[in-house]
Amino acid sequence: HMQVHPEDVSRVLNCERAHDLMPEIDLFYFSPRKIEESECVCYCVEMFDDLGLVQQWQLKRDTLTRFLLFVKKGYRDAPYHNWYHAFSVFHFSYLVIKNLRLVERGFISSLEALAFMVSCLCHDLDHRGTTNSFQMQSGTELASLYSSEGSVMERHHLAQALCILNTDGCNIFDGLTGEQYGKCLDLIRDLILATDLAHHIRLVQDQEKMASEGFDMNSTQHRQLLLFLLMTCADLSDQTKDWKVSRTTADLVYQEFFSQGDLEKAMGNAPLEMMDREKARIPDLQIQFLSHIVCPVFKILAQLFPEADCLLQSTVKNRHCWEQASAFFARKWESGHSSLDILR
Ligand SMILES: COc1ccc(Cl)c(-c2nnc3c(C)nc4ccc(C(=O)NCC(C)C)cc4n23)c1
Ligand SMILES: [Mg+2]
Ligand SMILES: [Zn+2]
Repeated sequence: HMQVHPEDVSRVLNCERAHDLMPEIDLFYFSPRKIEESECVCYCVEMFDDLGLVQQWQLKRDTLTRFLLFVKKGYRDAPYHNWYHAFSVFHFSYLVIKNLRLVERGFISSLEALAFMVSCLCHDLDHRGTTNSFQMQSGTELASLYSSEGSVMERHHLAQALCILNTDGCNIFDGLTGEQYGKCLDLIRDLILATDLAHHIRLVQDQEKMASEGFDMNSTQHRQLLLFLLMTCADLSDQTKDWKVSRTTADLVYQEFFSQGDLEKAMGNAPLEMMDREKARIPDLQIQFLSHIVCPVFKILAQLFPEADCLLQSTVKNRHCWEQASAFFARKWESGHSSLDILR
């Protein structure tokens, strides 16, 4: 099983004493993919500390560091669904809590903020770069474990997170009361399961209704819908950065999709067009994904929090860039190039 050695923990503890957060790390346009991989864990500790959560929940730095190192090791080196994706989703949770002042304005509690950030870190643990439908169609062991409940991968990510929390010296919540601990794990369960896009698609109309009616601080349903919205926003946050980040992320996502498509063809199953490297038209697929999934989500966020309008604007700008690229690609396709090598 995964190993984290004592010298790994002490190296991070020492580096963090040298660290305070780098300038601009708390701005919406900052891309966490700029941070050195070896420094990510230090920055995670500093971000928890910067939001007052280390103090508030008596998080022990060595326990938090060991937990973070296990989480980092718990990700595989898939093109997209790797540690850097988890770290960037976590960084976005830090950005919204800090910039939208979610706790002090009463939109979420401090415990919900803690659970939100930990869920972001753990939400794709041990991802293999393949989708839920691939698990079911190819009858993987994860499908045999979880397919009756649905959200196969998300249930596995949750199981991996709980396994790390139960590893010696990794339970960051051992300063919480029994009741707080139970509430926190319930939140982490709901939040990780909410990252299944199919789950989001079922809820998005309720979230749009909540945004148009106006958020009701006393509505349990509104508070839960907001947390789920924030998870989806965090999972898609690369699309709120500049064009280079947005396009590079699309490239990585399609590397995973096309590898899955190759596997499906080898197994005699016809892949979805977006997974077939011979058929997929990436700009058109990205225009659809941004139009139907990404922009609507950040439109809801911007309706609830006008300070988040810049995030919506970035997703709209990135969609426009794909529209420009689409025209360019169309000319290239006539001359028979496949999608990816034009992206290079
Ligand atoms: C929020 O949860 C997830 C889960 C998995 C993934 Cl890969 C993503 C994700 N993150 N970045 C991207 C980009 C740049 N393009 C994507 C294009 C299509 C799809 C997709 O799943 N389409 C089918 C569905 C709409 C029925 C996901 C894409 N995606 C987000
Ligand atoms: Mg996921
Ligand atoms: Zn994810």
